[in-house]
Amino acid sequence: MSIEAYTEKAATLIEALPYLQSFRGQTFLIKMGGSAMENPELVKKVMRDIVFLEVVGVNPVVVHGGGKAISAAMKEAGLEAEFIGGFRVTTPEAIEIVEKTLSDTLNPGLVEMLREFGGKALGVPGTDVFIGERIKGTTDTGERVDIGRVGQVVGSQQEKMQEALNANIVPVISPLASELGTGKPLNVNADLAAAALAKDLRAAKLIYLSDVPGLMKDPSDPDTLIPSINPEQAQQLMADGTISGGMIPKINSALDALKNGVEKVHFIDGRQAHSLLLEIFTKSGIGTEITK
Ligand SMILES: Nc1ncnc2c1ncn2[C@@H]1O[C@H](COP(=O)(O)OP(=O)(O)O)[C@@H](O)[C@H]1O
Ligand SMILES: CC(=O)N[C@@H](CCC(=O)OP(=O)(O)O)C(=O)O
Repeated sequence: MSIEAYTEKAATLIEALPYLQSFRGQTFLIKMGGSAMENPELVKKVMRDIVFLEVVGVNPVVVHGGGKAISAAMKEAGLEAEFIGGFRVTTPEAIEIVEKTLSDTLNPGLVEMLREFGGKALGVPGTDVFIGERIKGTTDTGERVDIGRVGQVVGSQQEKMQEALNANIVPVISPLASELGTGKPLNVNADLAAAALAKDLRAAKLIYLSDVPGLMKDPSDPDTLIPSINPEQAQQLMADGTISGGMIPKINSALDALKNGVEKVHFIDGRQAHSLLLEIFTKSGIGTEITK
């Protein structure tokens, strides 16, 4: 390798230095979307980046989704996936499949990958962390309807997580909650669960990893990526329909998190190798950031 190439490598590390210094000891809440969990080889790369974060002194906390895998498991069981207002209609049969897919497959898969790269990780069922209350769904016509065992987070129990964080162990949490009063499991949208925990932990960053480069003016055109916006601009993009579908709960929860102690929210492509490190440790970043 030429001396120029070596110098370039050193420059990359030096560019990261101020970030490494300022992020040491901070909590980053990383939401790993089900859309970015389809290809295990790509997921492994994200998990390696998370191990890197942990090694340089950041406290990463992972909340994962799994919408696509849950829908596939439901289909296999002969059930059709139905969503109302972005929430899965979760019948008694469906909650069993949701729990099984999250707890038996997706959560242990991520934990294993983190361990494979030398990271210390602990799988934590969301029911051990989140306290939830049942919510209704809102149809396109504005009608409020029963959507089964779906909840919103109303509180969190942090002992298990704090214990893990104190021991430099990365908690990997599934999007389930224990119903207040009954203790029964509730299905929670993972974007909302991640934001609720980011607020409770006063995380410095909330990072959404999904299957798009970031927030875009035209979701079908990566060249229209928006590198940075403020909450007012994000509201405007929701009002004019630029932001739709699965991006709506992310933006709403991002804005709520920013109002409640989280310093920055990032939207990045979980399928792009090292997008996490590039977003965090470079000046320009690679996805979209929302700052107050
Ligand atoms: N303005 C936008 N910019 C980027 N993505 C958008 C936008 N509006 C809607 N989306 C959609 O949001 C999706 C991500 O949400 P979702 O499918 O729920 O992912 P995840 O499983 O990661 O939570 C993208 O695949 C994209 O189709
Ligand atoms: C109530 C509700 O809709 N829960 C979600 C939980 C998983 C999730 O949110 O996964 P993604 O992040 O991959 O979308 C679901 O059942 O699909």
